[in-house]
Amino acid sequence: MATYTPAQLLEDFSIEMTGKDVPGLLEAAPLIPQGTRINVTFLGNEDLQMRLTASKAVLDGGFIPVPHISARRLTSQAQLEEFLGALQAQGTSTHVFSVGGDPSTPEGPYEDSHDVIKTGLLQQYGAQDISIAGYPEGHPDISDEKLWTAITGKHATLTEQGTPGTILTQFGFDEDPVVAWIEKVRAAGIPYEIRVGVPGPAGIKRLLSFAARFGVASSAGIAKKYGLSLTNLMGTAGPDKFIKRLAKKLDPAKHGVVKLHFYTFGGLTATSEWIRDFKEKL
Ligand SMILES: NC(=O)C1=CN([C@@H]2O[C@H](COP(=O)(O)OP(=O)(O)OC[C@H]3O[C@@H](n4cnc5c(N)ncnc54)[C@H](O)[C@@H]3O)[C@@H](O)[C@H]2O)C=CC1
Ligand SMILES: Nc1nc(=O)c2c([nH]1)NC[C@@H]1CN(c3ccc(C(=O)N[C@@H](CCC(=O)O)C(=O)O)cc3)CN21
Repeated sequence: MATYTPAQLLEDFSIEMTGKDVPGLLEAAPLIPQGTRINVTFLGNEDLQMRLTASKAVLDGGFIPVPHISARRLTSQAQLEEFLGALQAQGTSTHVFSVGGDPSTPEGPYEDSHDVIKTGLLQQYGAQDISIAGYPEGHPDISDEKLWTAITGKHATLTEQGTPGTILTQFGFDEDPVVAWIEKVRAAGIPYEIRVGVPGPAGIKRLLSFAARFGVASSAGIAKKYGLSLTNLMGTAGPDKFIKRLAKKLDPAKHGVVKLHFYTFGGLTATSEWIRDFKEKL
């Protein structure tokens, strides 16, 4: 089979920042190709203004902002419309990531991201491309069956609405479940661009702590495969091996359009420098 090259997988990557990291964005901007999608998180410790300011800074830097909208964190329809209206007013509502959100009980009327998509409000406020989440290794609090119903349901609704979708996957350390999951998504007739979640370079301790927080598998075997040393927690690790192995196991004809999405646990600049250096070495 003709597989992806690492360079092809890396083309048009996307990258993530938190609402409060505008200084990090300004520092990293010269390293990031113009037109790159930069996602802006919707974490519990951010407020609406921070998310708006960050999205605007992304746009002003010559990039495509992809603000996250966390269904379970929304307290009302009015709050959703306030956020979308403000995003649209500053020109940052064309791409959004509609995600469930970690609160164990919804804080308002939306139980999940499908509920938000069903309102049609995202498009009413200018969304032209809607990203949804994917979980190649499952989710600690949500059954595989529920996750599957959710992704196929969102695909059906977006198709009815005539809106293109993108899938953004949870980060992981093992490429095999990712490849198997992509095959399952394609078999279900979902043609969306899939952006495989990859952690940027970061301290091993930090990577493992985020993995534990989000229920991402990091057993000794997987950690070793990735290049994480459980005996030397002081080190840092990047996704070199993961990306190279993933590319070799993906065939554009079979797996469709696959790109990378970088979670910047170690900071935007460190990740952007890492991507630049990795590309140069290819
Ligand atoms: N980049 C990010 O910020 C990412 C966040 N996530 C998190 O993954 C989870 C699922 O997101 P989606 O795929 O958009 O799910 P979704 O909104 O499509 O929901 C799928 C199903 O899981 C249930 N559910 C959703 N969140 C839950 C939670 N926190 N606890 C218990 N049940 C829950 C829903 O009721 C629904 O039945 C969320 O907790 C989300 O915040 C996942 C990946 C990336
Ligand atoms: N289930 C789930 N929920 C999430 O919220 C989530 C995922 N999965 N997968 C990965 C992304 C990336 N996420 C995050 C979350 C926090 C920071 C972060 O930098 N947090 C602090 C730094 C301090 C720390 O907690 O170490 C910050 O500055 O906001 C970055 C990315 C959230 N995401």
